[in-house]
Amino acid sequence: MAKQASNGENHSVAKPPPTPSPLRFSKFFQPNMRILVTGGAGFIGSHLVDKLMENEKNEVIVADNFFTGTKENLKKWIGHPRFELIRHDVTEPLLVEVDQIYHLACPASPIFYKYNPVKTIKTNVIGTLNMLGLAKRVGARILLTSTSEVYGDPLVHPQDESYWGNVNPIGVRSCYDEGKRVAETLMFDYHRQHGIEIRVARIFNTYGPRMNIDDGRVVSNFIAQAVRGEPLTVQAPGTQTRSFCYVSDMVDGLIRLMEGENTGPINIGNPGEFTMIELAETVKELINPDVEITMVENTPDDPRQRKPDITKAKELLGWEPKVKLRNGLPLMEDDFRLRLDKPRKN
Ligand SMILES: NC(=O)c1ccc[n+]([C@@H]2O[C@H](COP(=O)([O-])OP(=O)(O)OC[C@H]3O[C@@H](n4cnc5c(N)ncnc54)[C@H](O)[C@@H]3O)[C@@H](O)[C@H]2O)c1
Ligand SMILES: O=c1ccn([C@@H]2O[C@H](COP(=O)(O)OP(=O)(O)O[C@H]3OC[C@@H](O)[C@H](O)[C@H]3O)[C@@H](O)[C@H]2O)c(=O)[nH]1
Repeated sequence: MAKQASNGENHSVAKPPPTPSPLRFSKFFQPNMRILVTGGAGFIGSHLVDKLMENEKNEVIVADNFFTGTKENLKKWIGHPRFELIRHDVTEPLLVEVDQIYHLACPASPIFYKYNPVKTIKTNVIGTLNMLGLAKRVGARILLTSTSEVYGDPLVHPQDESYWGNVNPIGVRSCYDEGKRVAETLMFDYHRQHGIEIRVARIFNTYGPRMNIDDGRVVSNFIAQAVRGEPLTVQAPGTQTRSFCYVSDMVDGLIRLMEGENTGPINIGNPGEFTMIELAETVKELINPDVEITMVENTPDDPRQRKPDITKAKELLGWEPKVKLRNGLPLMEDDFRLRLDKPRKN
């Protein structure tokens, strides 16, 4: 039976964790770790799959509805004997025998999560309920990729995990940020009521190769614009800040959280903080000094500042990011140039 995890606070657990499915002890049992990654065809998910597949003891199952993810992101694993890809929407129940669940399925870019807000909230609430139900049935440990957006437009800076946030419950971003807040609540209720082994990561802005080129998020927008020679669109006022984490650091943090003994919530992000004007100037300097920077209208409820306090991740997971923004941006540029068929001019 798995050890009980803690989040450093005093949460009493009513029941011990459920025992794994009897199938785990059947004559067909293989000593491998079977891992489900929901949203595994997306940006972070596909990098996580790459890392998990490096371990020959892991079998990986991806469940994805391909709303924002693609098979292309997983093409090197399709047909591999330790890998399976299922077209599945997490708002429907899923019956598979697994030991761990990384639950990432959810559109992450504001333009995609606002496109069909009712579907976004269903994905967060019903999707997380379904995955918790699966975890309960098979006794799997489950990790939720929550978000810095649970802090809303934060009144505390930098944000640590004890901050409860400043979220507009009826705004255009609420389908996502309130959806993730409910998903976190469900995780802790299943933990307290049913003894499910949970892990909750609060991810801050993450960037890297394989982001959708027209994803709408700021780093992918600026890099695509710089590579195409188009103006970099800073949304007003441009003094709003974000902290950008390179995807390999993020994957390392998620795996440490899953393998460790702490439930979270734990912030995983890079504390380097930049205004959007500073980010545009850095992209211009590194990628295309000829492009202009223009100011465009912003969208409602855009958080004014965001920077993770990662003390907990350092102390409890021994994790901190390694890749600085100036080193990560060129790696992403290489990938975008390849996909946009715009090689570097020498
Ligand atoms: N990238 C970030 O900066 C960031 C920050 C905070 C939190 N997160 C969280 O990390 C996770 C992954 O984000 P990402 O940046 O890789 O986004 P992404 O959009 O690239 O990946 C999300 C994946 O989930 C799939 N998906 C969406 N709805 C689904 C559904 N109903 N059923 C099955 N699959 C579904 C998509 O097709 C896609 O493959 C998300 O949960 C997101 O909320 C990301
Ligand atoms: O072209 C652009 C796009 C965006 N921006 C600005 O850049 C900042 C960051 O915007 P993004 O769309 O990249 O991302 P956000 O920080 O708003 O949300 C992000 O962080 C938390 C995650 O959970 C979300 O999944 C992720 O999208 C915002 O202030 C936005 O106004 C620009 O200045 N120009």
